[in-house]
Amino acid sequence: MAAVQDTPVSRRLSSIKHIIIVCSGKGGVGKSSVAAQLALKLYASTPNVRVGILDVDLTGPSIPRMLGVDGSSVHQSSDGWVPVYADASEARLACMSVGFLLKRKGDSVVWRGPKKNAMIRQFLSDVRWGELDYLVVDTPPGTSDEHLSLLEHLSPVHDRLSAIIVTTPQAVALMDAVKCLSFTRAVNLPVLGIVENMSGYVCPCCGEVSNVFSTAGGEEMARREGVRFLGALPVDTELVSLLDAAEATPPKAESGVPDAGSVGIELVRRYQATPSAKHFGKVLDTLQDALPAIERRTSIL
Ligand SMILES: Nc1ncnc2c1ncn2[C@@H]1O[C@H](COP(=O)(O)OP(=O)(O)OP(=O)(O)O)[C@@H](O)[C@H]1O
Repeated sequence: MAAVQDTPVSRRLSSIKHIIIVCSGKGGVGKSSVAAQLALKLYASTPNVRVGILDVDLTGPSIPRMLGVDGSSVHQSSDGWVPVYADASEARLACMSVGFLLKRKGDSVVWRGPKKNAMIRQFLSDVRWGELDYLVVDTPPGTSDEHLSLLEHLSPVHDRLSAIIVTTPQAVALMDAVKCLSFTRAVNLPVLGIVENMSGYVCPCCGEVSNVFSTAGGEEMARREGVRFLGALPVDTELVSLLDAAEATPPKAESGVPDAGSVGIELVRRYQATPSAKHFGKVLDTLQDALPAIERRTSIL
């Protein structure tokens, strides 16, 4: 195995056990919601686990909203940026996104490649992530400059990297998922597996799953391409109202003023009660089986 290079990123990430990059070939297939659910489910299912989520979807950051911490800001300490903790004082669910750095909500990020590259490097080298069992990274759709920057900066910690690919059952999404898989092969990034999102519909009345579009395309693609199928997640209206409106339903803290932490803990509790959480439980079990089994690369890129 190649020696680990000593860089600001490798030093900063030295206490992180697993870095899981969430990608998709196509936009809108639910990559951010899968990344958010992965963080929430990991957080909720293991006592004392420490989870981070890094949003490198610089032009469309949605993780702060999905985790109920939109409008929070990060501050500088003598040891770098302190991430936003969605669970406040417990400090086991750390979150970092360009969304926390924008002056006003709704401001757009109009940056060329070098500025995006510098931002991603800073997220990895300047944020005080501390000890984490998992760092989940949400990426933009496709295989863009952001992916290459991310992998370039993460190359010193290649032995802890893996990816999951999110697709929907439709043929166009599957086609793009195959391209995404081909990208991971080209850059030597090990893939834990494929998640098929919006696969069937959960009836809000009876909880039955019915198939609106074709299903099982993700599973078939996984088999054909020789990668693991992590599982299928149905269209779930409870999930949408929870993640899309996470900031709109803050419970009141004792002071009467909602704080990010109370929103986060309430969000985890409410997420666990959704049909999606049950389905994601199976995805997580398969993913956790896959983690020790994947072939770690001696280098990436
Ligand atoms: N399983 C699901 N059931 C219902 N709605 C879902 C599901 N997964 C995602 N959504 C909804 O679909 C929309 C798009 O999801 P999301 O933002 O996660 O996609 P994305 O692939 O990250 O998009 P982008 O390409 O913009 O990064 C969101 O409103 C989200 O709540």
